[in-house]
Amino acid sequence: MGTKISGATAVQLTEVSKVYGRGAASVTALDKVSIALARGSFTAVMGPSGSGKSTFLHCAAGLDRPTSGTVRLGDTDLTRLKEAALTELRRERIGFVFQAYNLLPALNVEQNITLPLRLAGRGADQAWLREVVSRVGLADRLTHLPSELSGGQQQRVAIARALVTRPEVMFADEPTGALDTRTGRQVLTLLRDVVDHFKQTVLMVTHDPVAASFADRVVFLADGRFADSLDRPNPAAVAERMTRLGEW
Ligand SMILES: Nc1ncnc2c1ncn2[C@@H]1O[C@H](COP(=O)(O)OP(=O)(O)OP(=O)(O)O)[C@@H](O)[C@H]1O
Repeated sequence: MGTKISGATAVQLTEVSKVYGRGAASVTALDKVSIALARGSFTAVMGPSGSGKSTFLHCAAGLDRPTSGTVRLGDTDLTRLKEAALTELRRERIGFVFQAYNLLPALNVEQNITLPLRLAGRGADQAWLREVVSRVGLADRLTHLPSELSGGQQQRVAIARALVTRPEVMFADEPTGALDTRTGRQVLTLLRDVVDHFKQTVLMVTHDPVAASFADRVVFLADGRFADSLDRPNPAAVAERMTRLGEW
């Protein structure tokens, strides 16, 4: 397997497997998955329930360790890092957006957005902060608390918080799962905009063919394996591939 990574690749997984448990009760959640995420690309991961999407995202983002295989972020092999270095890498080089926003309720919008910088002991680059805040459409909400915002606005705060450190890759786990259709589309339009405008690399796990159609490429997992991929997806083509993969 070629393990050389070019400067055009943000993240490279090589033969990544994850086995939970031991012996007869063991579950192979990922089975030798290899994939490269090009810098500035937007990739969606789909697959039937239990196909390994969450496990894939957790291994790719350094939240979980593969049983075998390697995960590279730029030139760094995550699987060789000790826990403290991995924690620092996640904080400084990766952005996360979850279904449940995960904002701190006692902090206002600006404080939530700049939290990763404070945790890293870094000051805010004011020009970048202003650009991020204006791109996500929150310039007039900076002093509000999360409880004073709609779900869509809270997810915009989470996206701004993920962008503020200028991460090499942003991982989004069902980012529209808690939103109504219209608000969900606005959040997806924002993610697309972040890729196009900032050249941000994004990987998103989703169950929704319409959400996946905002990506440049959809990769399909089935039984922990890379089953298929689709470039320049549209919702109908994504739904058709999912139906071919079985129940979803
Ligand atoms: N901590 C764990 N211990 C044991 N088995 C696990 C664990 N986490 C996941 N699994 C198993 O690994 C397989 C893949 O799970 P995973 O959550 O990655 O799938 P998924 O595609 O994200 O599913 P869903 O769409 O339902 O969220 C499943 O069979 C699941 O039961």
